[in-house]
Amino acid sequence: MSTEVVVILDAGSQYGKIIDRRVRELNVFTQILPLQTCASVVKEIGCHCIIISGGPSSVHNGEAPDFDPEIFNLGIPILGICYGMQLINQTFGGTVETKVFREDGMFETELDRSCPIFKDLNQSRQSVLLTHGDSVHQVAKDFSIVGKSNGLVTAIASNDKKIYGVQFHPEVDLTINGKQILKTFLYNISGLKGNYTVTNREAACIHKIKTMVGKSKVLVLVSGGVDSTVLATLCYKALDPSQVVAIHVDNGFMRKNESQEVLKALKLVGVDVKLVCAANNFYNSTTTLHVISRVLSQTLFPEEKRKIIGDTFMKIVDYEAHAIGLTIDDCFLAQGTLRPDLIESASKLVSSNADAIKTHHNDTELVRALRARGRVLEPLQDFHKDEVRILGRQLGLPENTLMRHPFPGPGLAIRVICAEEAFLLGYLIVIKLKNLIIYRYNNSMVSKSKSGHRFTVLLQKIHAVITSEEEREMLRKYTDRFQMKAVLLPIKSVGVQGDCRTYSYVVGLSSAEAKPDWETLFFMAKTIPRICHNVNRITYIFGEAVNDQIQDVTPTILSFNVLSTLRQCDNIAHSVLAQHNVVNKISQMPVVLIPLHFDRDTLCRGPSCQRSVVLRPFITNDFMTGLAAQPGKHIPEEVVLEMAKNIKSVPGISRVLYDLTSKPPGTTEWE
Ligand SMILES: Nc1ncnc2c1ncn2[C@@H]1O[C@H](COP(=O)(O)OP(=O)(O)OP(=O)(O)O)[C@@H](O)[C@H]1O
Ligand SMILES: O=c1[nH]c(=O)c2[nH+]cn([C@@H]3O[C@H](COP(=O)(O)O)[C@@H](O)[C@H]3O)c2[nH]1
Ligand SMILES: NC(=O)CC[C@H](N)C(=O)O
Ligand SMILES: [Mg+2]
Repeated sequence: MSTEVVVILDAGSQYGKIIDRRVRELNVFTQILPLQTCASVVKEIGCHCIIISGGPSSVHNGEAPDFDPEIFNLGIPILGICYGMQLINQTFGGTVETKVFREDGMFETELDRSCPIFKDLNQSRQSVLLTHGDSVHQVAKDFSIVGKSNGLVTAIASNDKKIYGVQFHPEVDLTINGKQILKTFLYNISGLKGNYTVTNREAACIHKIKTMVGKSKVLVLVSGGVDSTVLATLCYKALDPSQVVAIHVDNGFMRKNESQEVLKALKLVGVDVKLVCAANNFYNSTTTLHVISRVLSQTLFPEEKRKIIGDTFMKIVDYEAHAIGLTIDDCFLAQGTLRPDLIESASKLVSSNADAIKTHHNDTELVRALRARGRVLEPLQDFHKDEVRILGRQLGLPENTLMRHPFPGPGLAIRVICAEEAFLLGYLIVIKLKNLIIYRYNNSMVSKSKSGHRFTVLLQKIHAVITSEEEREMLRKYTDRFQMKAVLLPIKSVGVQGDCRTYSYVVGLSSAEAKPDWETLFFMAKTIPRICHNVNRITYIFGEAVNDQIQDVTPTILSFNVLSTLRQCDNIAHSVLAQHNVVNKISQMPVVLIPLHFDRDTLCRGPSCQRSVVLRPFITNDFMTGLAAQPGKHIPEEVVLEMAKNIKSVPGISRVLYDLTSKPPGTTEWE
């Protein structure tokens, strides 16, 4: 029987590889091709159906990637996801518009189960991941609406043409029954049988290492995390041990006692590592962006930090190669690079249309140049984190290594929000927030409102977003039951919305009430970014209500005292997790230092000299999407309160905050 093939046309989605994974897990072979691929090429492959991915572009403006409309005349079933659905609707004569609000996160939608693609679902109401700013406005002729949420079209279908579109992302974990929808599309609609088995990925990795390295030496960069530990173990398995030179770099941004613990753990799994102490190299390093950058320890911006760190790793490797009498051209560099590292860096290795969300240190221009010269070995580049753990288990690595929380290569350097001045351009957002929260959103307020026209206009803006009576009732209920204040924090964070990078506003919610109402806070964390588009992060500020808008920041760079303060807070937080044995209940917990000094007397205008700490416990499988851990649901509330209390006692810490943001619209890290 010939291998069945699904072609995935990649419009630059963050989740293109996840579509690939889901289809292969459903025993169907895949080929990911650029959206621009000609229909004749697709036809030549003999594919049985097509999936068009999401993407960062807008179908209705000039920068959208080209595509060949002939793909719609191949007579094979097609499923369009998000951008893919918008493209289908527009191609068949419908319209797509950028709406007044965004949806980024998990939402409920009603799906028509009489439609063949939804017929295997257990119920019509489904929790799905939506992340878009454009929506179907006029549905194309010959298509029917088969899904709706908040007044928006979430699915369209032409049963005759066997062409379907979904605004949500069935490929990701945050769409609860997404895999069922894909299975129905593959088996029932496209008539596939599922004759593909996922090849033995360990054997494929071993083969790749042997073929590339031959008898040369390979410098394996090991961080102590699961990816590079699995990589090192594979190298030892594939090669003669004398060929393998494992290097762990202490870049000066490690957690407390990190490098010592890493060397001990690696030795236990048979990886003999050379420790390179390179803190000063990193602190004083620069790189060439458009101009020579500042030295790293003075750098403010996330992308600059990342690029300097990535390039410095490469310079260290080059030095270490020379130290053993080699040049980078007669040995190989091995990294535990994963798919998320590459897609978020918009590497052309994995997508021709993706937006750069953040440059991962192991995929900078310098790394790409070495890769282009064939000097970089990355056998895990098609893996996601959970798949690496499965392979690591097969290799017999201990659970504590496999389940170790990821720690990013740039380390604490991307967990200090550096700043010299406040970022405060968003007064309109503040007004919307006040309208939404401080005036206790409530229709009855409109009739009694003393604010008159302005208040009514803003309330209309909210009603343009919160369209269903059910949702308005929920908003009334939540804003009535927990009195909140909202301030715009004068800093920015990196997020991902509609497959695009965002670097924008953070909101701080607080309350005079003694106990945080987490259900209300998490509801607001989902609602606020829908109304205030350029808010990509929502936090809760422990302690007294914060009534005053902070207008300044504590000047912050990657100085020794800043790093040691963060290192101490990070250690306190993770020690509490360990003491309560809840480390494995969450996937990762970035602890972030922000340059904000709360609780200063506005009259005497005391200088901003303290900083605050954000706790970001996160739940995910593949780190492409995920949820903030909810206290009392994913993590005991008393553990969170204990972390906040213990960190608050660290000298120089003004407040402790809790990150309530899912991915999207936020990302796991703040930078
Ligand atoms: N301190 C370090 N020393 C040597 N190599 C490193 C270091 N930090 C990162 N790397 C390299 O960069 C790659 C990506 O870094 P990353 O922080 O993701 O670590 P990891 O090994 O992938 O594990 P994890 O993601 O679970 O922390 C690693 O696989 C490793 O090859
Ligand atoms: O090796 C790395 N180099 C990097 O530059 C980097 N940036 C983020 N991360 C880790 O990647 C995962 C996803 O993080 P984000 O949701 O913030 O993109 C999370 O596990 C992050 O900790 C990095 N790992
Ligand atoms: N996730 C996506 O495919 C987003 C599609 C488009 N960029 C939008 O924002 O609507
Ligand atoms: Mg990694």
